[in-house]
Amino acid sequence: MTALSIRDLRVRFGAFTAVGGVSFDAADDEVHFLIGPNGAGKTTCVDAITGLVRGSGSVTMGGTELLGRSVQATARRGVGRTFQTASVFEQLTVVQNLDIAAGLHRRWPALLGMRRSVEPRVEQALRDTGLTELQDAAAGTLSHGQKQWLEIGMLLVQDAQALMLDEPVAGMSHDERVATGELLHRVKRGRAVVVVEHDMEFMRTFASRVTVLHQGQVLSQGSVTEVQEDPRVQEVYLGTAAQPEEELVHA
Ligand SMILES: Nc1ncnc2c1ncn2[C@@H]1O[C@H](COP(=O)(O)OP(=O)(O)OP(=O)(O)O)[C@@H](O)[C@H]1O
Repeated sequence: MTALSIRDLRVRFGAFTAVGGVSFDAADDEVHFLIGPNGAGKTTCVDAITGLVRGSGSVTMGGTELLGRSVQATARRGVGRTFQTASVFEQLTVVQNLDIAAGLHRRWPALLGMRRSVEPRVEQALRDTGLTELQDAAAGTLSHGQKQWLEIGMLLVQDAQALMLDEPVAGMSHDERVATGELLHRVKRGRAVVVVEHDMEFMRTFASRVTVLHQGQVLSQGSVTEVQEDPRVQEVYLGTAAQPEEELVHA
């Protein structure tokens, strides 16, 4: 089922068109990658979808128009977003971060002391993100990768139906990348997951579908194999269509 439908999305910064009519569908149960060279308009698309910048066109989820709403209103409609730098409360524990994201406004003495019980949705998010063992650790002591997973968990407890993740594996170790890919495939059940990413090996391993942007336009869309074999994609990444597809993986 199509969760998020983007049609003719356009974003201008003054006279400059950063996104010039982008359309794609992000379906439930899929990890949809948005790739493209620097400046292609990937982050601007996500910014427009999540209400951070003004765009024209249409972004619908479950038939409801999202474009024109504030960041908060878009989030309330179920579109969650992470940034490259995780924004967790470093002094609080993992479970306290999740409690706050879930809107479980515990009184501060309780929040600062030991928790009494864990809400089912918080427990589920701990399981999905693999952070159960670390639930009482201060978020500030987590690795870069674990902080990203906590941030994804914070979207899960908010019941986000579409997750927009901006370069989630940047700066991660190989093992953390693999764990993140597996995490995305766990959390995609019943949700659309959209990933902006430069890491081609990560994309190739974990993408259900791929949209390639170039200069604010959709250059190619399809499965990993389809976009890798598309000569226009090879041209943009390699400057020539004559290179073997395998090189795209290492671009
Ligand atoms: N606030 C802004 N004002 C003016 N131009 C902007 C603004 N934000 C982005 N741009 C420009 O819009 C274009 C698209 O930028 P965007 O960050 O969306 O690309 P991207 O594909 O995410 O690139 P990268 O992979 O390097 O992050 C770029 O040319 C960028 O310089």
